[in-house]
Order: sequence, then structure tokens, then C-alpha cells
Amino acid sequence: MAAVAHSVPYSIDARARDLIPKSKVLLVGAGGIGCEVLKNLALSGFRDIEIIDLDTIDVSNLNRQFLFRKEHVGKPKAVVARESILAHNPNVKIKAYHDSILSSDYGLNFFKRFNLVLNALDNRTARNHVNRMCLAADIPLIESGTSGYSGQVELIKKGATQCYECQPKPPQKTFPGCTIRNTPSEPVHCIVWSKHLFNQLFGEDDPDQDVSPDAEDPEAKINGENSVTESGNIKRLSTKQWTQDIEYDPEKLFNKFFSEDINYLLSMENLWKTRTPPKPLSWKDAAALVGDKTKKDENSVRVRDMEVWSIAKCAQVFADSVTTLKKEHANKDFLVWDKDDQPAMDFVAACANIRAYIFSIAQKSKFEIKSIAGNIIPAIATANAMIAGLVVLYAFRLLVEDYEKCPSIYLRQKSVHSKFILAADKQLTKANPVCYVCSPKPFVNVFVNVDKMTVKEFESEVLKNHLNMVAPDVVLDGKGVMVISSEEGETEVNNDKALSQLSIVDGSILKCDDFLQNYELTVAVNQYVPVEKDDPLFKVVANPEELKAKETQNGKENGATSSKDAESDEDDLMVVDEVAEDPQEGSSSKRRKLNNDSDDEDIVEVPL
Ligand SMILES: Nc1ncnc2c1ncn2[C@@H]1O[C@H](COP(=O)(O)OP(=O)(O)OP(=O)(O)O)[C@@H](O)[C@H]1O
Ligand SMILES: [Zn+2]
Repeated sequence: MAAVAHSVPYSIDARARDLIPKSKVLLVGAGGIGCEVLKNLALSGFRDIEIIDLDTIDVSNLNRQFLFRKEHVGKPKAVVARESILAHNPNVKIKAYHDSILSSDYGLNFFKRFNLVLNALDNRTARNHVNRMCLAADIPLIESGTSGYSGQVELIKKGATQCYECQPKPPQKTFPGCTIRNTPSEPVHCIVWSKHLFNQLFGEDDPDQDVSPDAEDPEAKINGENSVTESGNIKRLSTKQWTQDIEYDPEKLFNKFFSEDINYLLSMENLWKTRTPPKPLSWKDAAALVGDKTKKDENSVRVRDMEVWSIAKCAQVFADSVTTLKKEHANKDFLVWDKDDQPAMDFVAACANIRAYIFSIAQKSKFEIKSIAGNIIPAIATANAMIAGLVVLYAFRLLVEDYEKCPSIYLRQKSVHSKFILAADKQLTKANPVCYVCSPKPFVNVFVNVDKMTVKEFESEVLKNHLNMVAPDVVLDGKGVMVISSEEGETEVNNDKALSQLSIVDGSILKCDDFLQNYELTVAVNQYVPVEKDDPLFKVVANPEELKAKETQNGKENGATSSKDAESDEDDLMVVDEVAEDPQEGSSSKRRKLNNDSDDEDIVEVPL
């Protein structure tokens, strides 16, 4: 059995014991870790707690969020968590908010009332925001997360440690569009394609999720020319429009996606010189692929979810799910894919397996497809409980400002090299001096096509989505021009203008200010024109020193970096977080430590 060293008995500092009942704590999130933390806080004598969660209780939470019972399903998590604790101990003062911590109701003054903030969240957006609020309010924040059997607890304290955004986060795993549309080679490629197909037929329009063959695939070109002429390109008609025109006829849909489109792919001969060519499959032929004919109980979960369906069964599930989803779609503008929605999951499982069959890729059970499609890493109650225990242990230490005793700590699976499952950094991790959030003068370079990107896109894509601002005000430095205002009605006229129309050009400096986060960021604008189809629309580069170093190296002491330079220098730049949002992932260094054995020089196994 895995063990935690317990040679050094832990006792709570007498001063901390005194402070516990007098301290005010904010807990953000009442999910897997949050419920455990709340219970620990109440049991260890904290008397003044506020808890916030935007969500309601789902049946799937009940196996590990022990403050919730069946009768609570559908009710707000924070409210029920409070009631469950009070039922055991009515002497604790708990205030519950059923709300998002991102709301402007929770500004600097709200945060400043607390001695400690504890995060128990599941997404980067909220984590980044609380990070900024705690830096601005100068309140210690304990950040925590689990992923399966792994987890981590990290102190964030202005001036003493790095912040949550000091290091770039690893990008979410994505696949090249051509692999998904033309040349899948793994089950996951077929699953991604099927999720895109769902969105094309029933979801919100997203041009990045095209499922039709991609004639622009560089691999398919012959002497630089497309191997198929434009008139043969299946993309002529919008998939959704065509699907509506044929009234979601499953047989026609099946023949288009699994036969006609595949024939089209076959005509791109270059693709199949070194690969097994796909086999087009018609609706009629699919019906014959019945596989194992032994009579099965179709109602048993094992048969339904755990066994790999025959292709005939996939075709039938495809038709049934299309019919159901068509009805659901009739009442809504669009459907949102959800792994727990049966017809949506059936559709993806069936399509993924049919496509896998066509491309000679191993087929999977619905259960396996669900876990890949939903990016499900199982949440483990004991991992949450251990992390929540450490969170509260660190809370005791923070009350007496014993920061040095709160280095980042990692829960790992037991390895062959060690009997310990906890390891901690030897010391606190210092802040990145050029962090675009916690450094004294936050600064970033943004590379963008100033003639194409509109002010609205700049606000939503760059400032909000990428740089995680909530309500930015933007002024063009030197000219005093207000480009974006967080006050309604002030700058809407600018929304559809390209940046250059407002004199925002290569070399311009923008002062971006988020009043809610008490955060000011200087943005240097660099003209950049995406060249390749898969080039990002814009890039954000955090470390200006590295840019300068590169320019000097190239013999260019002055002048703004041109778009060409930006591209060729890319390897040397610290590109921040290209794609966002993977719930409980830590920074790349954290991930390394989570997976590593204890021989890492910077960490020690933990005697608490
Ligand atoms: N902006 C936010 N404000 C307040 N609470 C949030 C915010 N974002 C996420 N949360 C909450 O953080 C909690 C994280 O808990 P957890 O990781 O256990 O997720 P879950 O939704 O309960 O479970 P799962 O995602 O595994 O189904 C959730 O209850 C979620 O509602
Ligand atoms: Zn930082």
C-alpha cells in the first residue's frame, strides 16, 4: 500500500489555533475538493466561512461530493453544502453564494474582507481571475486541483511566490485539421471528427469544425496544385443547409458522409501512396455488416455500452440518434454536445466507429468512446480528500504567515522508486520577473493583423479569452484615444472597425485596464499576417527581453519586430497559452512533477 511518511508528528502552531476561530475564509468552488475543504474547515474550528459556486448538483456528483444527497439534485451546490455542514455543526457561520466568482459583485472590497482564499475550481478562467483578485487584494490564495490519482496544492502570495499565471500553461491537445478531415489514423481522430459532425448538423456554426474532405491538404497536392478541381469540391454547399434540405434523412446523410465524401478522399491519390486507402461504405452495405449474430440482451448495460457494436448496429444507432436529435433541434437554435446526453453520445459513438471501420482503425465500445470524447479523467474521492486535507493544513500555516512551510506539494501515484505518494518542492517557487500578471509593470507583445482584426475581436479574443480580462478599458497610448470602454454605450461605434482604422498599427502601445481585477496591462501591438492556413489568428508573447535579445542577435538594434520575424523567431519566444481551458491541469512544471519520481532534484518526499 502506498504510504505517506509520518515520522514527524504534526501539531498546529498555538498561535494558529488561536487565530482559526477568528479568521474569515473564502472558499471558491463547492465540488469534489470544495466539499471536502468545507468539511475540514468546519471540523478544525474555522467559524467564519463564505462559499461560492455557480453550479447546481448533478447526479454524477453524488459518488464523491459527500455533502450532497439524491434529494439535493438540481439545487445550488454552495447552498446545500452550507446546509449540510450546519446540520452537523450549527455554530459555524457560513454564507453561501450561488453565483460565479467572475461576477462584478465580487470586487476588490469583497476579497479584502478575507484572511485567506481557497480555490477548489475546475477551470483556468476562474483560477486566473481569483489569482488576480488575490494579488490585487494582497490576500494569500491556496490553489488546488486533482486529476485522477494526481493532485497538487500551491500557495500564491504576492511577493513571496509565483502566481498562477507566471508560467505558460500547456496547450490543450489538438489535432491538425487535415488529419481529422482526411487521414485519421487513431480512434481519437474519428471521435473528434464525429463531435465536429454533431456540431455541423445540430450545433452552433463553427468553420473550424468542418468535416468535409479538405482539398487544400498540402499532402494531397500534385506539383503544388490541388489534385481535385474546385467544381468537385464537396464544400460547395453548407453542410447544415444541405442537411436541412434533405430533412435529416439518415440514409442520405449516411451515404454522403461515409460513402460520397470517402470516394472524394480517394480521388486525392497522393494521400494514399503510403497509407491504407479508406473503404467507402453505403447505407445498404452497412446493414450487412452484422458481426457476431448471437442473440444479445440489448437492454443490458454491458451489451449497450461495454461491447464494440457491429457496423450494422452503428448504422442503426446513427439513424435513431439522428431522428431524436432532429426533434430536439427543432425546438432550439442549436444543440450543445454533452457526453451525458444519450442521443448525442450515441451519435458520436456510432459515427466514430463507422469512420474507424472505413479507415481500418480499431473500433471502440461506447464506454471507451465516451471517456475519450468527454476527456474524462475519473475524479477520485480519496485524491480529493487528501488534497483538501493539505489545503487546510496549509491554511493553518498561512494564518501565522509561515509561508516558507507552504511549498507546492504534489500527490502522485506510488512509483517503483518510492513508497511515498506525496512530494513537495524544497522551497517556494519565485515569481517570473516578466509575468504579464504579477510583475510590477505587466507587459505583453501582441502580434495581430491590424488591418483585419476588429476592435470587438481584439476585445473578446485577445483581451478576454486569451488574457483573461473581464471588463477591459483600453486607451491608445500617446493619443489618449479611448478604444474600448467597459461602460455600455461609450465605444460601441468602434466595434466593427479594424484596429488600423483607429490608428492602432505596428508599434502602437495600448494601455489596458481591468477595473474589477485592479489590473493594468501594457500591450505592444505588432503587425502580423498569418501565412499558412493553420497559423493562429494572433499571438501573445509575454517576455519582451527575449524578443530584444533575438533582435540584437539578428543585427537589428531598433525598430518593431515585423511579422516575418515573429514567425521565424517563434521557437525563441515565450508564447503564452495558445489554447486554453483544460480543467485541472497545472503549469508544465507542475505536470512534470506530478508524473515524476522522487529523484527530481527540486523536490523532497514529504514528512508532514
Ligand atoms: N466561475 C466560477 N465561480 C464559482 N464556482 C465555479 C466557477 N467555475 C467553476 N466553479 C465550480 O467549481 C467546482 C469544481 O468542482 P469539481 O472539479 O468537482 O467539478 P464538478 O462539476 O463538481 O465535477 P465534474 O466536473 O467532475 O463533473 C464546480 O462545482 C464548479 O461549479
Ligand atoms: Zn505571475
